[in-house]
Amino acid sequence: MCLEETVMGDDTPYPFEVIKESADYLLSGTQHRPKIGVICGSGLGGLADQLDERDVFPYESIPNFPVSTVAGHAGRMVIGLLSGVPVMCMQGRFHAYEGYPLWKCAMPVRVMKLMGVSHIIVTNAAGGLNPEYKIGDIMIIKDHINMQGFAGDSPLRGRNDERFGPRFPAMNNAYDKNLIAMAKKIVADMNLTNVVQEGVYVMLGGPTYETVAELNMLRIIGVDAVGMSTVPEVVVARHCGMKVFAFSLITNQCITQYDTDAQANHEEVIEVANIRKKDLQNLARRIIVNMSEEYQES
Ligand SMILES: O=P(O)(O)O[C@@H]1C[C@H](O)[C@@H](CO)O1
Ligand SMILES: Nc1nc2[nH]cnc2c(=O)[nH]1
Repeated sequence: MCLEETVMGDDTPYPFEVIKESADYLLSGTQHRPKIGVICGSGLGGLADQLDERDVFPYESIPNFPVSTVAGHAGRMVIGLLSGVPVMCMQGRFHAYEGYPLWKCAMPVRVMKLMGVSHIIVTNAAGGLNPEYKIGDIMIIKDHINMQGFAGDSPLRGRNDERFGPRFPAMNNAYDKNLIAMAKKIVADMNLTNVVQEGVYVMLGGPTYETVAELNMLRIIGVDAVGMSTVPEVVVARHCGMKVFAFSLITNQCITQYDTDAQANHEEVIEVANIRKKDLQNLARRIIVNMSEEYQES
């Protein structure tokens, strides 16, 4: 399928059988049977390179898969072991601003589900809107505001297939409280408490960064960090019953004043992600090990 055909996807989410074809392809190419999936945000894909005994699938090679078009998103599914725990890692995700409908941005989550994934970690790079946040902070996401949902769009728009989940899924407690509590203990143990926050994420469509007026409005409605992803993936993961843990790396401070020439830019986003990547990888590794203990118990 050529890039243009893939990017200009239609309005109908892929049916179960199409998702299953992608899942079966990946399962036939690896011995691993991960129950944990990770979606790596901008510049945060290094975790996938840490996997042992890894099988690597460029997105172009996976039937029905979209392709990544953004710097800092390698565009590969990597399946392997992290500290002995089977994991599948998306090294690069899909964004609405690339031309993908929301359902296609989140389609890999359904592929993970059909492969047996029950727990998902979703990460992103985001602008810090809470004035107490510093560049390089890690924000555990406790909730989101689904702006696209307000406007009538959703990755679940269209006919519902009960094999994935119910027509009307609840979204309170989307971010698993036990996983958040577990992560906070790990953060304390790693002496990272002073750089870890807990807050509310909003996804805007991008690719523009925000105006001052937009940011001031978002702050009033309770937003702590602003990004261009994550929400569709979380909605689809919760729809199909996965447990979700998510965090943002604060790569820039949102500009909420008119008297500055500073501007948000993607180079800074990638640079900050690079500086913080070791801490983030260690944190993710420890969360994954603890998660695996949880699903073994449940
Ligand atoms: O994929 P994520 O959400 O981490 O990437 C963020 C949002 C845009 O894609 C990009 C803007 O710099 O970073
Ligand atoms: N929308 C948005 N996305 C980001 N990703 C990284 N930083 C930002 C930001 O300031 N705004």
